[in-house]
Amino acid sequence: MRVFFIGYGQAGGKIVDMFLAMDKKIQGNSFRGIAVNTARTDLMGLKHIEMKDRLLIGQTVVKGHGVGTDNVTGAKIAADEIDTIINAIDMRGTHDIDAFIVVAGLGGGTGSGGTPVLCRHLKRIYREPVYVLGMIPAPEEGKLYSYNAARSLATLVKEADNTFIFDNSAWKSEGESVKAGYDTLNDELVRRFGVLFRAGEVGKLGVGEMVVDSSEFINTLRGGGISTVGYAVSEVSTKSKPKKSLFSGFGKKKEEAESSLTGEDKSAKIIGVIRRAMLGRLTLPCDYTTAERALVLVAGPPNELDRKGVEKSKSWVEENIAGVEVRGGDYPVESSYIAGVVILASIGNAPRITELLEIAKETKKDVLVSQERRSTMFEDAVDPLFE
Ligand SMILES: Nc1nc2c(ncn2[C@@H]2O[C@H](COP(=O)(O)OP(=O)(O)OP(=O)(O)O)[C@@H](O)[C@H]2O)c(=O)[nH]1
Repeated sequence: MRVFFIGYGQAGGKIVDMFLAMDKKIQGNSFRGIAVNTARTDLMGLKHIEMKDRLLIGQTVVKGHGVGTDNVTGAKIAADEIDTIINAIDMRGTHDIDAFIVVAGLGGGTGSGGTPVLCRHLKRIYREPVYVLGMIPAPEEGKLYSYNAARSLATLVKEADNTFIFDNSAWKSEGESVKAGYDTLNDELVRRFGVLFRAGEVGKLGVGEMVVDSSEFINTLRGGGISTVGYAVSEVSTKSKPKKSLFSGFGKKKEEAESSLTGEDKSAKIIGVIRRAMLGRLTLPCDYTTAERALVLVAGPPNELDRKGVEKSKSWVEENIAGVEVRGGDYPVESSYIAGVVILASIGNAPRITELLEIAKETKKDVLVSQERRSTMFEDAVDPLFE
C-alpha cells in the first residue's frame, strides 16, 4: 500500500519518523509522512521527516509550547488551522496514495484533540480512506489521560474509517514505567504495522503468489469501529541471512525467533505462525471471537511462502471469529524470518476499552463535583469589592 502518514502530537510524530526510517532502511517507497504539532521542541527532535514537512500549529495560542494535555484546546487549534494542515498534506502529494493514516497518542492534548478534527476534514476532501493508529494510555498515567483518550476515541469511531489501537499498558514490561518503555513499545508497534502497511507493494523480489492489494485491506476495515493486530515470526532455516531485514529490530534489540519449526512443511509453518499471531499478544488485547472481519498476511522469503498454508490459515481464522469475511495473501521479502500478521477488524468486546470508558465516566463526575464546590465556595460568605 501507499500510505500517507500524519504524525499528530509528540508520540505520533515520533512513530511516523520511525515508519519512514523503516522504509528508508529497506529502500522502499511505500511511505510518506508529515508531522503536525503545537510544540516546537517535539518537531525539532524528529530525524527522518523532512524539515519542510514538520508543521507547527497554534503558535498564537500556545506559543510553540504544546497544549499541556488539554485536548479541547488541541481540537480547537486543529479546527482553526485546518487549511494550513491540508495545505501541507497537499504539498507533499496525495495523487498516488491508497490511504491516510493519522498516528497519535490519544491520552495527551495535541494529538488526542487534533486527530478527530483532521479525520473529519480528510474524509470531506479526499476519496481515500482515513485510518487512525492510536496509542491508549495505561491507567497509571493518570485519570486525565484516560479521560482524554476515551473522549478522543468516542469521536474517532464516528470520524475515521477505522481505528487501530495500540495499548501502552499491555505492552510495557512488568515493573517498568510507560515512559521508560517507549523505545521497546515503539519498536514493536512499528514492526508489526510496518509489515501490514507495506502489503501489496512490489519489492525487489517481485509480488507474492496471493497478492493482498489495497482494496482487500480497505474492505477488511470497512466496518469501522476499532481494530487490533496480531503478529508472530518464525525463523527460516537458511544458512545465509540477509543483512537488511524487514522484521529485524530498530537499533538495539534484534527480534528473536519465537520458535523454530524446522522440519515441518511450509504450509504447517505458515498456519503455526498465523495461529500464534492471533492467539498471542494483540496490539489491543481483546476477545478475538467478536471480530467482524479479518485479514491474514504472510511475509517472508519467496521459497517459504505457500498458497495452501495461507488458505488454511484463513479458514482457521474464519472458524474463530464472529464474521465470515477473511481475506489474505502473502508477499515476498528479503528476510531470515517468516512473519504472520492478522488484522482483527471491528471488534465488539475489548475489556481495556470498557475500563477506559469507566475511568472516563468517573473522572467526568469528579470534575463536575469539584467545579460545583469551587463555584459555591465563596457564596454568601462575604461581599466582593465590586460586581
Ligand atoms: N507508545 C508510545 N506512546 C507514547 C509515546 N510518547 C507519548 N506516548 C503516549 O501518548 C500520550 C501522550 O501523548 P503525546 O503525544 O505525548 O501528547 P501530545 O499529543 O503531543 O499533546 P500535548 O503534549 O499535551 O501537547 C500518553 O498516553 C503517552 O503515554 C511514545 O513514544 N510511544
